Amino acid sequence: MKHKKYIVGSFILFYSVLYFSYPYAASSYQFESYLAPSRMHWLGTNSVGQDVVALLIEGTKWSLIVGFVVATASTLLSVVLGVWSGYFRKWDSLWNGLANVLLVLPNLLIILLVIAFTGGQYTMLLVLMSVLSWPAYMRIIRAQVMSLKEREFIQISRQLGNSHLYILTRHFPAHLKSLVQTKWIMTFRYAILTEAGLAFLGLGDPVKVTWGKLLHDGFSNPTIFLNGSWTWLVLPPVLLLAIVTVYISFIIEGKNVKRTKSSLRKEVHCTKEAGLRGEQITLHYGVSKPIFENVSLDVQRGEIVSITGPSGSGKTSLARAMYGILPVAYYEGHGQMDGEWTSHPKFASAHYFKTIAFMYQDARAAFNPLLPLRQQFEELGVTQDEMNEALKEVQLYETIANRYPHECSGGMLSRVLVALTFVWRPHYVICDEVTSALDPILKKEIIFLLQKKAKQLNCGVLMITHDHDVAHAISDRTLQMTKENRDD
Ligand SMILES: Nc1ncnc2c1ncn2[C@@H]1O[C@H](COP(=O)(O)OP(=O)(O)OP(=O)(O)O)[C@@H](O)[C@H]1O
Repeated sequence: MKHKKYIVGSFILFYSVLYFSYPYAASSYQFESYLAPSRMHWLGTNSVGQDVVALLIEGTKWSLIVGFVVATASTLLSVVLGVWSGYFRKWDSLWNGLANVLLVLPNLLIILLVIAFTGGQYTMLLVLMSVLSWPAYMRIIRAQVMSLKEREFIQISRQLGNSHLYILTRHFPAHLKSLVQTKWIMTFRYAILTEAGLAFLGLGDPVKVTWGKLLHDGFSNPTIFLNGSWTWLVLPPVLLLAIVTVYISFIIEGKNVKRTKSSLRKEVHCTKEAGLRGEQITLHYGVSKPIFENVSLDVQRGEIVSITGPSGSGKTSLARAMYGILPVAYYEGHGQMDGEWTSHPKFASAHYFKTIAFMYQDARAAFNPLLPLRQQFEELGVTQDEMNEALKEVQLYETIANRYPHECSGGMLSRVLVALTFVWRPHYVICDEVTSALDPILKKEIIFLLQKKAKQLNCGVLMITHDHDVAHAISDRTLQMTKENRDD
């Protein structure tokens, strides 16, 4: 991210120096036509004797203003209307309906129609593009706000008597930030390219110099290809357009590229040892003082290993690192399963649920509340017979699969989660405090089920638990984590 700031900063600095110190103005026609690049005119002159660098300076200004103004206005409209519709639900059908209408209307046709009547004025174009480009992201933001509004932390904030303004400014921005950033960047690119396209076709504002207008002027005289002046009249605006729009694409893709690179870091040293292993794991979460250092452990098939320890000692993080779902930037060392690095990008699709599974603490949160349980099995590719068999093994009737999660008790859901976790007969299972929210009878039942399953399938189980009794009762080995490195 830092180098992106340097590139943008250097561009702004270079542009500002040129803007304020370049000796010629774009409006001056005092030179000879088609002068070749020289020390006096770095990129020569055009057909009417204007300095090309001066034109590019002016063109860059107006082209970037198009991008900046349209992106900002359109993003503001998307956010304000999206939040208004999604949070307050006031005039929702009006804004939503308007968005739907604008989404189906062909934007370019409307712009062309308006230009035909108004003559392609620069400000008119800014308004038009802003007004036509908000609907898609407004609907995405609206959906995100509607879902956030139902989350527990928002409900609690409301119950505490906080005002809507407080909730909207305190709780929502962090959740909407990446959407808003992407919307701004995408619209910036759309606006610059649309304006350039229109100006290139001669439909832009005739008195505003933009990159598109420079291209239009350059191409309007075919002799530029005979006298070679296309190299300084056409190439520079094309390059500027290409650099800015391609660079913006890199900004959008940047995060993914970074994640892939850091994931691949773990592929290099493979020891090919059997078992589910954590090797020399140091957890630091990007801060200098590690939460724990150089922890190694292994779980072999058929054994149950428990990790106990005080809250905050890093049990869950260790388990997540071993499973390969903790970002590798947060720890040193490796998670490994039968010789394969669990943090490798292809590990998840090859092994999750099939060879190794992770059972989460809260069964209710592990299921999608809007899908019946049957569909959540089907998502894994489980057949009807396999699902029925798995449910039978945890003493549940097949018909429970037709229910939604909210139609089941906590105990039922915990059993369904056991059924789902073991449905593909994995070789290893990591259970993260799976009994902590259960009453003693249910706890015993689930522990018994896990033990039975592990034995039946010769499965290695790594059990994270606060409960020493449970750990000692079912485990072949118990590891105790301490909290000596923590301040809290
Ligand atoms: N995403 C994160 N960024 C920074 N620090 C984190 C993050 N997640 C956890 N931590 C810190 O790492 C430490 C270990 O957390 P972890 O959840 O692994 O502990 P735990 O032993 O499983 O705790 P508990 O038993 O309460 O679930 C905690 O001090 C926590 O503050």
